[in-house]
Amino acid sequence: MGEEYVYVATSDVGRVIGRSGTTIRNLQDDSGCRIKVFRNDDGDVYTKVQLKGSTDTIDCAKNLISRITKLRVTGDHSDDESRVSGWGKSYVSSNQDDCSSKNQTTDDWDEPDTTATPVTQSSRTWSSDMMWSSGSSHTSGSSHGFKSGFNRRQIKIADRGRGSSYQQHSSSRQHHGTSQFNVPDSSGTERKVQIDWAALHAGRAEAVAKKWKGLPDIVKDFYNEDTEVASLSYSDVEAFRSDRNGISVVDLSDKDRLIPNPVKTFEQAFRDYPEIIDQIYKQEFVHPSPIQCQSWPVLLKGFDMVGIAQTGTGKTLAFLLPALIHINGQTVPRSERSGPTVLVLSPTRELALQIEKEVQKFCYKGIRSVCVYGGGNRKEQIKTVGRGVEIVIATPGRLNDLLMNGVLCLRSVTFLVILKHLCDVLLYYQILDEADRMLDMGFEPQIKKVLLDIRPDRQTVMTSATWPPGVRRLAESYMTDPFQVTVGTLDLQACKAVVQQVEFIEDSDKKERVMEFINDMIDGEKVLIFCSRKATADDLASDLLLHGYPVQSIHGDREQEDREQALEDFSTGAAPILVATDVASRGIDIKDITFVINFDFPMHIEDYVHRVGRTGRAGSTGKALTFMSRSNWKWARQLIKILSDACQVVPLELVSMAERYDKWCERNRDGRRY
Ligand SMILES: Nc1ncnc2c1ncn2[C@@H]1O[C@H](COP(=O)(O)OP(=O)(O)OP(=O)(O)O)[C@@H](O)[C@H]1O
Repeated sequence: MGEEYVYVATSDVGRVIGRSGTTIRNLQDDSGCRIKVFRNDDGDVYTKVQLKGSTDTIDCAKNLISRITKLRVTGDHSDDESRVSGWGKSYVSSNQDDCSSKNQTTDDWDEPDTTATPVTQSSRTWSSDMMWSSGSSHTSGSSHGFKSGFNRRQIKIADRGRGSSYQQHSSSRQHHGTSQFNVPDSSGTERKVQIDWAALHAGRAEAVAKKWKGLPDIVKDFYNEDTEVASLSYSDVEAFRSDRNGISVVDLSDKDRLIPNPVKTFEQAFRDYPEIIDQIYKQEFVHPSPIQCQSWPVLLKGFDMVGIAQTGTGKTLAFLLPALIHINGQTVPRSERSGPTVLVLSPTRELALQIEKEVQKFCYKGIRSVCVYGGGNRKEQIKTVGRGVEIVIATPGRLNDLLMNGVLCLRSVTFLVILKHLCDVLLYYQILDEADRMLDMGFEPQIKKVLLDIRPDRQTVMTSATWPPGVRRLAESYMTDPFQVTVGTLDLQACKAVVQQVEFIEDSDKKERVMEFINDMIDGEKVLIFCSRKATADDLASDLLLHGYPVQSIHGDREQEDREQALEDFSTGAAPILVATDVASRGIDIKDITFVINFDFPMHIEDYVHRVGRTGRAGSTGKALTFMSRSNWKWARQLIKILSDACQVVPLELVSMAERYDKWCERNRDGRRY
C-alpha cells in the first residue's frame, strides 16, 4: 500500500468529485485506489489530491483523473503536467480500459480496432512495445503506463464487450500479423506506428497461463445418460422438442459435437442424485419445463450454455440443479477450497435475493450460500463469507467491494452464471431505474473486472427471456463453445399465458383509470403497476395511499430495507398493489400476480416482455393492461408483432397508430432527402 499526491486544477475539482460525490466514487471503484481531495482554502490554482493504494491502482487513478482534469503529478513526475486528450471531458464510468487495474494481468485487453481513432496527444514514443509494457506494468511493478502519457483509451477500443480477453486466445476473431496506425506527433505531423499482434497475443497467452497455473482440473461431466434417453431416435427427439414449445439447440462452436438428447422426466436427469429429486417433488413439480428438459443434459455434461426461454418458465432451476451437483463433484474437498465454487451474477438486488431463496430451498449436501448485494448488511455478508460458502449470488458493485478488500477470492470459482439480463447491461444500460444507474455507474467495468478474476476454463451459463442480437455476440464472447438452447423463437416473445390488452388514453386520465381498475379487483388479486420514472411511481403510490388503497412501491431511491419490505408485503398480500419502476421488471418471481399494468409504456421494447412476464408464471395465467398515449406511437409496430406472436387481439387503433407513425417516418425521410 503506497501513497502519492497529485494536484488538479482547482477549477477542475468539481469534475473529480462529481455531483454528490458520484465521480470520485466511480474513480475509486474503477481504479481500486482511495482518493482524497484536500481542502484548498487559500485559493491556490492547484488542489492537492491524495491517492492511496498499490502502484497499479495509483497509476490507474492518475490516468483516469488526468482524463478529466489538468493534472500535475508530484514525486517522480513532479513537474510533468500531463494534458491528455481526454481533458475536459466528463468522466464516464466505463473506464476499465484506461488502466491496468488492480486485479488484472495483461489479459485485461481488448483488441484495438484497426480503424481506430489516432492518438491526439504527445505520443512520440508510442509503440507496440510500449503498449505491451503499459498493459503489464503491474507485473513489473513499474508505472510507465502513466508516465509515458499512454492512455489505452486513446486508441479507440474495438468491440468493448469482448472484455474477458483471456477467452480470445482461442478465438478465430483475433488479430494476427500487424496493424498500422497513423499517430500525429507533437508537431501535428502524422507518422505510422506498427503493432505486432502476434507478439502481443503470445505474451498475453503466457501471462494468462501463468496466472492460472497450478489449479486443479475442473470436473464438469456428471452426466450419466439414461438408457431410454440415449436410445431415442432422431425423429423421437425432434418430435419431443417440437411438442415442448419448440425446443431448439444450436452448437455455437465450430466443433462437430453431439447434441445431448432432452430428458422427459426428473429421474432421467437426476437418477444419481435422489436428494435433488426429493426436493423437486417437495415443491410439487410434475414435469421438467421445456428449458429444463434440454438444459440439464447440456449442463450436466459440462458444456457452456446460453438458455433462452419465456419469462416464468423455470430457467433458475435449469442452471441451479447442475450447479449444485458441480459443487459437490469437484476433486478438492469443499472445506479446502479458497472460496466459492459457484458465482451467480445478478443485476438487481431483488433478483439476487430471490435466487438465494431458491438455493436455500434445495439445501443440497449442506451447500452454503451468501447473497452479496449493495444496500444489504455488509458486515453480515462478510461474516457469512468468512464462515465459508460454496455459492455466492452477487450484484457486481458489492462483489467488487468485497474482492477489492480481500474478503472474497474467486480463484476457486468453476461455475459461473450470468443472470438473465445482466448481459443486456453489458451492452446498454436499460434495466435499472435512474437511481440504480447512478449507484451502479461503472457496472460494466465491474463485471469485466469480476470476469478477469475467474479462471477461463470455468463452465459458464447465461439465461434470458429476451436475446437481442447485440447481446448475443457479446454474451458468447464470455463463454467457451456454448450450446444455445432456445424454447420458442429468438424473436421478442411475450408469454402466451398472459392476456395482453392495450388501452389508448390521455396521460392525464391514467390515474383515474388505475383507480377504476383497482376498484374492480376482487379479494386475493394482485396488481403490479409499472412506471418509467421514480417520480411517477412515487406520485402514483402516494395518491393511491391517500385514497386509502393498500399500496407499496419499489424503486431505486428507496432504502434497500424498504424495497425488501415492499416486495414482502406484495408477496404476502398485505399490500396487493405494488407500484414499481423497472427494477422489478425482470426476474422477480411472485407466483400469484394477477395483473400487470404498464402505466407508462417502457423505454425499451424488451422491458415490455419482461414486465408482462411478471404474471402468467409457471403455467398460471395472467392479464396485462398497457396504457398507450400518442407519444408512444413509435412502439406500435413492435407491439403489434409481440401481440400477434402471442396470439393476442391487436386493436385496430394500434394498427392505425403504427401506420401513422410509418407515414410520419417516411415523410421525414423524404424531407431529409430533398
Ligand atoms: N418444473 C417446474 N414445474 C413447475 N414449476 C416450476 C418448475 N420449475 C420451476 N418452477 C417454478 O416456476 C416459477 C418461475 O421460475 P423462474 O423464476 O426460474 O422463471 P424464469 O424462467 O427464470 O423467469 P424470468 O425470465 O421471468 O426470470 C418459479 O416459481 C419456480 O419455482
